[in-house]
Amino acid sequence: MVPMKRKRSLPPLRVAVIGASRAGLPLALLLAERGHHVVLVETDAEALDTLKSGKYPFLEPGGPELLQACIDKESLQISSRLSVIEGSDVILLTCTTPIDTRLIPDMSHVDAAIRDLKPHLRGGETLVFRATVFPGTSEKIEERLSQRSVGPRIGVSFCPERLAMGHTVKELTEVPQIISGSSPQALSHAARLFDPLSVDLVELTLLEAEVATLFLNAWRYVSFGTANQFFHIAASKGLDFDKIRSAIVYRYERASGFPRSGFTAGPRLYQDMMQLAAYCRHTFSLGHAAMLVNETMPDCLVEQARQKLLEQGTRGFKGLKCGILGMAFKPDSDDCSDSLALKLRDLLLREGAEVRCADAFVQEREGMELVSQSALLESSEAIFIGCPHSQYSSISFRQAVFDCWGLVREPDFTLFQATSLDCRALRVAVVGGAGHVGLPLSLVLAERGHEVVVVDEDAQKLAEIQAGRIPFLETGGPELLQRCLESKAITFTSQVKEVSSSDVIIVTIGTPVNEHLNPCFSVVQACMDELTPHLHPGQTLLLRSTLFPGTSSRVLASLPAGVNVSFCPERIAQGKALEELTDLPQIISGSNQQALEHAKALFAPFKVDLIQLELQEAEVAKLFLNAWRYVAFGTANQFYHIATSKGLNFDRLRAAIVYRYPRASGFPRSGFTAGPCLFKDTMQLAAYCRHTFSLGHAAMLVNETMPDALVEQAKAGRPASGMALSGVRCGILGMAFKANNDDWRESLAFKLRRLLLWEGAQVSCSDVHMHREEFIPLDQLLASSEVLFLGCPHEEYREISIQPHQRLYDCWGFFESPKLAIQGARSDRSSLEEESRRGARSPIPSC
Ligand SMILES: NC(=O)c1ccc[n+]([C@@H]2O[C@H](COP(=O)([O-])OP(=O)(O)OC[C@H]3O[C@@H](n4cnc5c(N)ncnc54)[C@H](O)[C@@H]3O)[C@@H](O)[C@H]2O)c1
Ligand SMILES: O=c1ccn([C@@H]2O[C@H](COP(=O)(O)OP(=O)(O)O[C@H]3O[C@H](CO)[C@@H](O)[C@H](O)[C@H]3O)[C@@H](O)[C@H]2O)c(=O)[nH]1
Repeated sequence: MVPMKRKRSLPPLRVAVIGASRAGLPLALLLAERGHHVVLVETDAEALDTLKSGKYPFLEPGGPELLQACIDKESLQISSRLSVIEGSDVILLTCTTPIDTRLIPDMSHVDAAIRDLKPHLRGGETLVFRATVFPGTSEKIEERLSQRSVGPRIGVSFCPERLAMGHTVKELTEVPQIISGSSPQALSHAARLFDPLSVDLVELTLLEAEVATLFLNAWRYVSFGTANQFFHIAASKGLDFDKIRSAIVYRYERASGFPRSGFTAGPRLYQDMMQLAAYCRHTFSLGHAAMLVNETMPDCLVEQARQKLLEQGTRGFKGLKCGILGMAFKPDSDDCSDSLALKLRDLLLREGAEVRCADAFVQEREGMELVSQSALLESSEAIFIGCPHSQYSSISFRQAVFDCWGLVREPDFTLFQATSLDCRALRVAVVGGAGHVGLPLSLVLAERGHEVVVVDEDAQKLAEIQAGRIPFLETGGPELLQRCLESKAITFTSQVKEVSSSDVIIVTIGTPVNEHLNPCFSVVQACMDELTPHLHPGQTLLLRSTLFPGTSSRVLASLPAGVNVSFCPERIAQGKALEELTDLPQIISGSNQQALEHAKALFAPFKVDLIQLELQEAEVAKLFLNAWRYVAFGTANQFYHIATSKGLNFDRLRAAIVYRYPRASGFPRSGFTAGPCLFKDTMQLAAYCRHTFSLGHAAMLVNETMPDALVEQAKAGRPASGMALSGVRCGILGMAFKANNDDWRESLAFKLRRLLLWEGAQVSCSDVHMHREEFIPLDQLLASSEVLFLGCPHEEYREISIQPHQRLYDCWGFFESPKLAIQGARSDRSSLEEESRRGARSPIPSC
């Protein structure tokens, strides 16, 4: 990132804001308050009168005070005549390009606005678009306006609004502003426009700014869709999604953006996702899959209700008095545009129910008759939560409630705080203890006072470990192993019978899916068959491998009476076990009290909080967590495809989106999404819901075909068509499944190698952490390859230099510096420069 020197105290501009919209009004007021000469044009007479009387027309904290201040100081001119814009430097428009019913972007709003403005444009001014538009719109408008024969050129700028309604006034002075412009003057107008807000300005091109905004909203839409699909899955299995979600996110940073379920609606997300879909000619499969989930949430609630009514033997919907509580599209808002509560109402009416709606925030209007909350609660036989305004959380309902938001909560999980747990030493056997999960766990258990025996069928690996070598990269692992070996706190065996003297037997064996993407229960069964003869009552079998839901109960049923079962999923990131095991809260579950007591005693010395769930809830929680990450990475990968196909650099857009914007802090990078967990766990979840997990499947097709996309890019970059890579010397840099790791399992770099070989290329591979006979050293690979592919972005590759005749294909955005221009507004300029340096990457040209 390149920080640009920021001029301060720029002279005020003459600004015209068209329309007192939710986005336009607060900005107009704030800019007027802070020194620009602002005129607000509102052609609707009623809206104009409301404003002039000092009434802020929306529910927006801080809005009314701001309006009053502008009226008192006469700092804002309000008019119904468009002619007042004449002579403005900047004209701000908040009209959008919605999607019509055939999924085609509807330009009529923008066209009409330009038509109305045109007679009043003098030349030299800049039109600033603030609401999302179909990519290319800004450029089109500029072209159209430049056809004028007289006067200086009119500039166009796109500066997207990224504020959360209900926080707009506050966020206007906090959230960095993305700016763009059709000319240096348009860009300078945009920068001057936002100058009084004292926020950092991130500069993109017009098209980049348009696409980045769609990426941001489409990513949120897919993420919410994933939570909604989990809600469906949980509900169909009689589980409480909200409870499972709160267990997942409790003090677990990797899941900090894991969303709630609910009605995903409103004027922005659906429209923006569809604009992006239309932009890439409807190849945005994850967006479409999310749409089908999000838009059918009301159907899901109605079906739930129907089921319940059937179970209760009641008469069904006909004549049933149904109440919808909350009609806004999001909590504590008065906006019900595109709210799914309206769709819910229509569905219930169609079923023959008598429907009443209540929402104290929303204004009654034609087609939206409202009753009071108390009348609704009194008269309804069934309540549907249309929007969970916070004031509803204290209501105790006397009738059946249907709620997909988690407003009506079941009792939460039980939490055992680290400080409340008593430590007592246990005898512990870890089956699969030489593996990636088993070994670090065994070492930490031993170091923290338990008596540990590592049981593993791989005698060679055991010998290696006993000789003081960890068979894989694990930060801090070799040192800890040495300490454990020296203190004799741990023993090793390949004899399963050794488990018989343990209090707790932990199972950490691999649990793969087969070639039909179904879980192989036989692997677990085989292990149980081996263990069973050596188990006795009072012992707890603690399952730690990721399991197909229901496996723990199935195992319990197959064990001798008196043996307990516990399931405590492992949630570490590979390679970071030692740091994370004593940092992350543990999810625990047990078939009875003794199993739970064993789990508590086992983890007590780790000094972390314990979250108690039921067996199946814990199994599902682990799958939800990994599947959500898998879909999120798939979304970034699909954006990478879209950006690349349009000649845009995804990583640059991503950098602009996440720059000091907390709502996008979890926005992932693109890359090869692989490894032994994410793909497999997503497929286990899909199998669990009989392959109705459409978002998981869509993500799988995107993630698994990243190597294909790279090969196609490389072929397109060659002169010949057909077997364009035949005989070409290709080198793959990095073969592990993730950076700074030596694990090759399910790595997509190997798939890339196969594809290149199929194309007839001569393929060499290299990896700084993985040593295999067929791999060649890095310098040899760099010297001999005509075409290079980044298979895995190990840190060591930062410094390498690529020759001008070599082509490099990098879908991780590792080698490309985002080269963003940021105009800092903060006083802490040095920290901005430091941030920019950290963001910068070695300037190696890539394709
Ligand atoms: N790798 C991770 O970071 C990670 C993180 C969380 C969860 N998980 C889950 O943990 C489980 C284990 O994954 P892993 O990466 O440690 O696998 P792994 O292959 O590294 O380890 C499994 C170990 O079990 C041993 N083993 C297999 N069957 C056995 C048997 N019947 N008796 C004795 N030993 C046996 C193997 O020899 C191997 O050493 C999987 O379910 C995985 O999804 C893995
Ligand atoms: O923005 C990103 C970050 C990562 N990846 C890729 O995604 C894969 C998985 O990465 P990550 O989740 O960081 O590593 P894992 O060690 O596989 O950990 C996952 O799988 C473990 C095993 O179940 C869980 O315990 C962890 O919570 C879960 O993050 C790797 O190929 C990464 O290169 C991306 O594509 N985009």
